[in-house]
Amino acid sequence: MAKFISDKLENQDNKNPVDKNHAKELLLSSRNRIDEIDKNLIELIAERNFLSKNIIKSKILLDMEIFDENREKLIYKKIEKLAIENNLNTEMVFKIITILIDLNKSEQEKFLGEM
Ligand SMILES: O=C(O)C(=O)C[C@]1(C(=O)O)C=C[C@@H](O)C=C1
Repeated sequence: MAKFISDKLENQDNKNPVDKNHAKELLLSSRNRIDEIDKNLIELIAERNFLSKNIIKSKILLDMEIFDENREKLIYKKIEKLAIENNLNTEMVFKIITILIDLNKSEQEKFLGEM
């Protein structure tokens, strides 16, 4: 049993097209799968973002700042481990996570401004 998704994908999905027709089919099916993945990613980003409302409401009651250095350090540590396990470029993945965290923080700021 493959331990990581990257190992599993390497065994199952690494196809070598043998002729032009096969190459065209493979390009099309890969692009279709990318479209599905992008849709899933957007839905997950929206869900992550939506949680900012619960977080800011809790932080107001708990008298906490929007920026939480320790939590962010922990997130980057976990993400680094996951990136390495999945053979992903850690620096690139960090950039994505930074954008997601910035998005969440700006949503929290927006909510605070509307109160
Ligand atoms: O966990 C929190 O306290 C959040 O506000 C969420 C979040 C994040 O996007 O993951 C955003 C800002 C904080 O600095 C840390 C983490």
